[in-house]
Amino acid sequence: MLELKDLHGGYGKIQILNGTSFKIPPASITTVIGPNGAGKSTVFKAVFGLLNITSGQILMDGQDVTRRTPKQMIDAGVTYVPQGRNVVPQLSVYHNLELGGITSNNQARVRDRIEQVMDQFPMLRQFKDRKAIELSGGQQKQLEVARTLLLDPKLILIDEPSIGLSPNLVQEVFRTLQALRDQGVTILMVEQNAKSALAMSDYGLVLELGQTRMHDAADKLLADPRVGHLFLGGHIEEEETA
Ligand SMILES: Nc1ncnc2c1ncn2[C@@H]1O[C@H](COP(=O)(O)OP(=O)(O)OP(=O)(O)O)[C@@H](O)[C@H]1O
Repeated sequence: MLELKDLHGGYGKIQILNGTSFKIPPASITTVIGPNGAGKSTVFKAVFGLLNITSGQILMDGQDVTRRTPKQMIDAGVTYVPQGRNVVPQLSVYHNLELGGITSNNQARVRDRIEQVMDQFPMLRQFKDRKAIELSGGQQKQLEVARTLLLDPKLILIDEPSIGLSPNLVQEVFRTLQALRDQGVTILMVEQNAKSALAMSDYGLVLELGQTRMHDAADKLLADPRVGHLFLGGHIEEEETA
């Protein structure tokens, strides 16, 4: 569904991606893990048209989408949920949902989708007139995910959804993502919370120094001692050369 082929790119002259390659199938959840600064968030920016790509290719369903703009990527069915809180705190839940569809040319469709999304997330309907800031952290993350659904994404890029959430709320957000996967949406996620993220994912991908070091079924990665080493702050390369 999404393929990166030997992607190089970075910020200005600083090269961060040094030949990132991977392929993810449709209707799956893939978690990207790796040390701080490995380039995980940068991969998302590259896919979403926010990075200076110097060489390599990004393919979606076999079509070349390298160097498209964010608007073009949204039109191609990609949405991006960045790290941190991205709701407008003083606006109501409903108004925050409306913002999700602001770029759409079909506002009637957006209004229908808001209703459908509120059916899917009854909590949002229950609290639709509350200010977003009055929701819990996990509920705000669900609002962000729900908001991206207004654009009917085929692929959701979600960066560290568990940050700042209690373990229960993390599980709630993960269940939401799994339900979307079951409906056919493809999810690529970056997570610091690697163990619990891999446990709910189909595939895992280890990124180091802007390159894919490992890519396998999530349960296989979880059981791999090299990944255990990574969880403790080590590097895959050290282990390989040790
Ligand atoms: N806007 C930017 N301008 C310049 N350099 C940047 C920018 N954003 C990130 N970087 C650099 O790119 C490198 C990779 O950053 P990135 O955020 O992709 O890492 P990451 O693997 O997601 O790390 P973390 O786990 O710490 O979030 C880092 O060295 C970082 O300093």
